[in-house]
Amino acid sequence: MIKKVKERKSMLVKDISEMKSIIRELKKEGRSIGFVPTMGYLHEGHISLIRASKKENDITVVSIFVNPLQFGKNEDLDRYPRDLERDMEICRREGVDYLFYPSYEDMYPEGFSTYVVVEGITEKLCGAFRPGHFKGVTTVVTKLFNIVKPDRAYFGKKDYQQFKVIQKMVRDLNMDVQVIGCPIVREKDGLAMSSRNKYLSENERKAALSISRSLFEAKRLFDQGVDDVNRLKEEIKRIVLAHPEVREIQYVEIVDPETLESKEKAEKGDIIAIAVFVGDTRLIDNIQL
Ligand SMILES: Nc1ncnc2c1ncn2[C@@H]1O[C@H](COP(=O)(O)OP(=O)(O)OP(=O)(O)O)[C@@H](O)[C@H]1O
Ligand SMILES: CC(C)(CO)[C@@H](O)C(=O)[O-]
Ligand code: BAL
Repeated sequence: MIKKVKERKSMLVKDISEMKSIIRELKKEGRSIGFVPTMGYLHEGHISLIRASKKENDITVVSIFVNPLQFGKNEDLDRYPRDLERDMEICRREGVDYLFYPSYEDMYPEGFSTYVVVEGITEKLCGAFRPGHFKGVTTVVTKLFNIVKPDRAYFGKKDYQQFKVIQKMVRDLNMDVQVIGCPIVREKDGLAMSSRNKYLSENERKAALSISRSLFEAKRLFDQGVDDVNRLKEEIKRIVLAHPEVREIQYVEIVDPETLESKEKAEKGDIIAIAVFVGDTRLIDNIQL
């Protein structure tokens, strides 16, 4: 019979050493640990990861940490949406066992100077436009894995490149965790859920819808036999750029699902990945052919 972990007043754990000692106790009791790393401001996308973890593990740990290391100088670190009370309520409702909420000072104490870098697949797509971004992601995820020691970790395929980068890091460094990719959760009208959707004005929200619409249309064309990458990309650009609120398509690429190398002829299983500035808000989305 598995013993219960000591009753705690709250599921919120701020201290790294406390989180580690809880994990040590859980491991001693033989419990499996599912982990959902996030930057908070939780939505249905995050909730789908939590539910997947709850199904497959004895204990589910969610982390909320807006990681400065993965934001560029001119990016939205300061205005990134935060609401711990609301996030705690969602975690409580979803039956999350521990919400790990470390401080910046604890994660990056003075003198911190060790980084984890995955080469190659981090240099394409988002990596080409957000220098240092994936170094920040892989470094913080390694730290979080070392603290939480999960059996399984859940990532959304909305951030498809991030999911593949983490998978590669875990494989390359023999980390003892299974990385699980979960499907993209969309609003009823098709917009991929993202904490950054909060930034959008009403008109920008309408314009943002063209991103998923363009991907669905490209998939429809592909299913009808169009495999010319330029033709598919042109169609996507036409649909998205029809909206004056769209400032820029940063990239649209059709890539191999494993290597993320760009393709000339689209094939079943390839990923169409896109990053778009709607006003000042950078949104990403993708679809698998
Ligand atoms: N719509 C979604 N469907 C499935 N997973 C998602 C979705 N949105 C985010 N996730 C996943 O949730 C995890 C935490 O992501 P994060 O907290 O950055 O949320 P986000 O909504 O992607 O925020 P951002 O606006 O920064 O892109 C990541 O693994 C991410 O892929
Ligand atoms: C994985 C992650 C929590 C690392 O900061 C972040 O990149 C995110 O929320 O996708
Ligand atoms: N979900 C990806 C985190 C980021 O944009 O920094």
